[in-house]
Amino acid sequence: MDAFLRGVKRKSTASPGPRLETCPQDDNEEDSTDVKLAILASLHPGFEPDVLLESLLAHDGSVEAVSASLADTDARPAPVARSGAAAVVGNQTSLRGFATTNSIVKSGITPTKKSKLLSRKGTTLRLYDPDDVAEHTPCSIIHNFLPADMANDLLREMLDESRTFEKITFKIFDNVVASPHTSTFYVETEAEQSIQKNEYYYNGSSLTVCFGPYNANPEDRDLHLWEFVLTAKYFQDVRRITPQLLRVKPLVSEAVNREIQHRIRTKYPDGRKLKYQSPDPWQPNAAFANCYNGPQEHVGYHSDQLTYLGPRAVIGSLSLGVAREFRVRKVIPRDADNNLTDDPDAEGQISIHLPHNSLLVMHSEMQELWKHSIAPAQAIDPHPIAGIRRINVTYRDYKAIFHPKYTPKCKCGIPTVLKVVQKRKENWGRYFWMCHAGNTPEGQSCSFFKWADFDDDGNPIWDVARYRRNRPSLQDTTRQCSVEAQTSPS
Ligand SMILES: O=C(O)CCC(=O)C(=O)O
Ligand SMILES: [Fe+2]
Repeated sequence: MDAFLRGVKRKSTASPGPRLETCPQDDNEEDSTDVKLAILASLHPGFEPDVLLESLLAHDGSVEAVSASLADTDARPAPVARSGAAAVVGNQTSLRGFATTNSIVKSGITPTKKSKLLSRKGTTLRLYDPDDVAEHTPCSIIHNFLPADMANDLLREMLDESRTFEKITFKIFDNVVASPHTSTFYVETEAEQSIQKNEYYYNGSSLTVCFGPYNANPEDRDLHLWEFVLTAKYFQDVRRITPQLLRVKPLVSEAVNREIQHRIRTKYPDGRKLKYQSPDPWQPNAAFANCYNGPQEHVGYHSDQLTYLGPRAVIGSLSLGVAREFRVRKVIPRDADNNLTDDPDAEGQISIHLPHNSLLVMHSEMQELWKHSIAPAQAIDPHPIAGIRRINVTYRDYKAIFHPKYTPKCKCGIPTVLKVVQKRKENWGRYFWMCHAGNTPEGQSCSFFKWADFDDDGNPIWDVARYRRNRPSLQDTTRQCSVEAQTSPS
């Protein structure tokens, strides 16, 4: 992947500019763990990523606090931090014996009964059983999802493909930092390939990181905020969907739609879809594939970008090869005095075991309210076909109405990114559009900020007329994709 950076700026914001004043939360990508890890890695090069990750978790995500705690320590990783890496897979705890509400939820008779909180802050609750997963997380999981041969065919194809997956790279100060795993992106038609390459921006390399007071350099000590601005990038490695990905797609689509309906009936208030959730069938038209080559490869805590999926997005995530731990944690907003507004235990980590050939559905409440990650593992059980590798394919429904030609543009002249207020009680749950930050050749972020308004079904309402004028061609594209899918080799 030809990921690149067109400029890295760091800027003192001792007197914060307008963007920061209007920014409704302090976590615009503040929570992008990979960026925090990259910053920490550049400051403390002697420490392993998993040590930095655990240290970050132990310090509530504060780069400053981790940096301070590591500053006096020898560059050897502390044993205590090492113990935080994911345990050998296969160690998951089933809660079947004592989770309380499964049968009620399964029957669908008493939807939305609040389940007993089993997570604990500072510990990891390990789940294996699909009923427990559905009960205690915003996900559902189907084990042995595909016929065994189909799963193996897809795995073999993706292992072959993954030889040329690349790490996403970006630069912090003078260091080039690479993502801790490799990935690529698949769409269905040549036209979409070109559109993805030329018109879409991704936040993965367009990150604004805010944290403050910073102790590594004495002269920085008095600054309240540092801003690291990385440029937005276009995905260059966009591939045409492969035969096996296409063959599996209708099965994923069918299962995810079934899971969505089940979730609505059994978990959501009054058995109705959530506000801003689309009532339309979920139609995957893009797949993002990840490869984790060995136990140390991972992805840090993040929420997936909603810009092109819209609010309340659903994602179907297929795991193949080595089993790994998928960790989720809820984000509890803080009030004006920085106090948590709910039981701190609700922030406790939950680990979902992802074996070969499992389909995890991240439901509508996931991206806005929770963060997820793939934890580094201390050890793995090699897979007979994949060896030490795990392949993950996330099928996604890119919504035509969220194409960047419709979304607001910032003063830099490029489409903005859709975010939600996640960590602050004030305006919690409100969506907003903001500048991708620094994606001009000069790398300077503009001050653009605009609240996002949606109808109850999650459609942006500011520009419907413009969308309708363009819609025929978009519908044609969609129709063309589904015809191709039906006539694909299987
Ligand atoms: O590998 C996984 O299961 C998760 C990957 C992920 O979170 C992502 O691609 O956004
Ligand atoms: Fe993700």
